[in-house]
Amino acid sequence: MQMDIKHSKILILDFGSQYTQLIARRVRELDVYCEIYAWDADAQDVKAFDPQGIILSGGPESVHMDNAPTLNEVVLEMEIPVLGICYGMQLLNDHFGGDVEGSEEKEFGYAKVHVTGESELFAGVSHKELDVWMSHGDKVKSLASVFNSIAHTSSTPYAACQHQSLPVFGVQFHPEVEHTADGRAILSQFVHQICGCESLWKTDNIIDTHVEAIRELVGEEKVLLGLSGGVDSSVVAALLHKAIGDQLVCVFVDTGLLRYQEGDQVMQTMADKMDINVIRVNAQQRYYDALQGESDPERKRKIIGELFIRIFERQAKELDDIQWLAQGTIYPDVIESAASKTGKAHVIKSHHNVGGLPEDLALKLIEPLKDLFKDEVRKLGVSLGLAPELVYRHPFPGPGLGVRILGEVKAEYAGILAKADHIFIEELRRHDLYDKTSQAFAVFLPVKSVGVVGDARRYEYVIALRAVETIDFMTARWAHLPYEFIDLVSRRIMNEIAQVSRVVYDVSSKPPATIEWE
Ligand SMILES: Nc1ncnc2c1ncn2[C@@H]1O[C@H](COP(=O)(O)OP(=O)(O)OP(=O)(O)O)[C@@H](O)[C@H]1O
Ligand SMILES: O=c1[nH]c(=O)c2[nH+]cn([C@@H]3O[C@H](COP(=O)(O)O)[C@@H](O)[C@H]3O)c2[nH]1
Ligand SMILES: NC(=O)CC[C@H](N)C(=O)O
Ligand SMILES: [Mg+2]
Repeated sequence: MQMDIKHSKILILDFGSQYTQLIARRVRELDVYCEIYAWDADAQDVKAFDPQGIILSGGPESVHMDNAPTLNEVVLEMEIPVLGICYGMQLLNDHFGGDVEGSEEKEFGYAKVHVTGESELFAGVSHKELDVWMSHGDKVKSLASVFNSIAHTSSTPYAACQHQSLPVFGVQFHPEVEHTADGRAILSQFVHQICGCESLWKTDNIIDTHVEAIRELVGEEKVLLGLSGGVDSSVVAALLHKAIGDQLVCVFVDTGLLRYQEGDQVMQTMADKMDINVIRVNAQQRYYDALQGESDPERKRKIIGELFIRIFERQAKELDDIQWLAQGTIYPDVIESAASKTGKAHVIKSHHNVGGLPEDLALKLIEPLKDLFKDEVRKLGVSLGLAPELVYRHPFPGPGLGVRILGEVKAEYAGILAKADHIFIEELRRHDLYDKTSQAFAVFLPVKSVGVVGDARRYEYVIALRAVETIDFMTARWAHLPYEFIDLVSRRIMNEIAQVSRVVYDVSSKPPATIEWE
């Protein structure tokens, strides 16, 4: 019988905290499956998810503000353990009749917490003084009478609380952030001991479960995988290959919007390193034609996404009438396209493989990585034996240079951009900086600026360099690359590409910017 590795699971209700994703990753790191839903998720959906415990995230609002997010009634109805973090704790107090007020003393950053008395929540931590990280302006002024305080700081008697008769807890600090030294132990105590979740969400279990599920789903039928040569679809390729061997057919589309010489490289790698047969479809001109005159980023994504699907559909028909389409969609693609019950997320970008899918899709989808974060996908890749260079490759969005050429896409621009990008990446590798950045690329700005070369005037385009550090791509810091390095790349680009008169470096983090420019 197949083990249900999602049998033990936690639900995170999102109140809009910057750290909601981080809570989810921490729980997953404890080998327990979890998902994020919006704070006002439908009670039926919450019950159907059937979690063993609920974590209420922090959030930017104050509980007394008009229209502030409230406690979803289903949370207490389910009679399972609840942990409120920051706003979550304030909300629980407000709900049970305590007092939460704005405070003069805002606490951002380090704080020392003293644990008092015996509490199940802190049972996994042996010392009584905790180094924690706070981020709040409001505080619990009087604790609801159903709660006992289980920790205090010099500025608040209520840094954590526990319900007198129910397994309901609150912490004012953030156990999910790296700076809270015992954060993992506290979350583990909640997830494993208090909620009783088993550690089933492990790489090997995930692989075995997917392999079995895929076999059961497709039987003897063939599956067409859109293979980009990127991390996600390569991991899906390995997984499908393990599950159904020769029933897998991979299709790689050369969109004309790929990195420098990428088409040839992908074909080579797949043949040499993975022993997987790949069909290459040269569709450069079709993409340029379809994108002609279009400058809106969302519409560009939809055009590219739709064209991918049309190509897959045609290939599927030509090859034995295949019914299944596999894709390397991962959890952040789904969250960011707000295509789930997840979060209060606004649609930031319709990732081409999620929000960009046409409504009349004729194929049935298989997306085995849909619940996984990027770092989990990489772990799976390593376990499946993929080469490290492939697994740790920077991600490259499916729409490729199509969203890195701002505005209208033209073949000419793609050529210039691919060259500039290649110089940047080549130098990053040469200077041992590639693995120190999570994603790096060049962006083409279709504005002209004046330069002087030799004694002549140059009136040409601008290239922006973008490099970020991030673990999950949900938030990111711009990479503080050495000035000398940026200088070198900038000079190479302007010297070697006559159509570029200026190079700029992007110093925006995410949020408020996004990683890609479109
Ligand atoms: N050129 C392509 N040919 C075929 N399929 C593609 C191509 N580009 C993207 N796809 C499909 O779209 C999915 C999503 O693209 P995305 O770039 O997010 O993932 P990836 O390329 O597999 O991995 P990475 O994020 O590391 O680049 C891919 O997993 C793949 O199924
Ligand atoms: O397959 C993809 N299709 C898309 O439409 C898309 N848009 C952004 N990205 C990638 O997602 C990560 C986060 O990017 P943003 O901060 O720009 O949203 C980064 O890694 C981006 O490269 C995409 N990937
Ligand atoms: N991080 C949080 O959850 C903050 C909660 C609330 N907005 C406050 O400022 O106190
Ligand atoms: Mg990609």
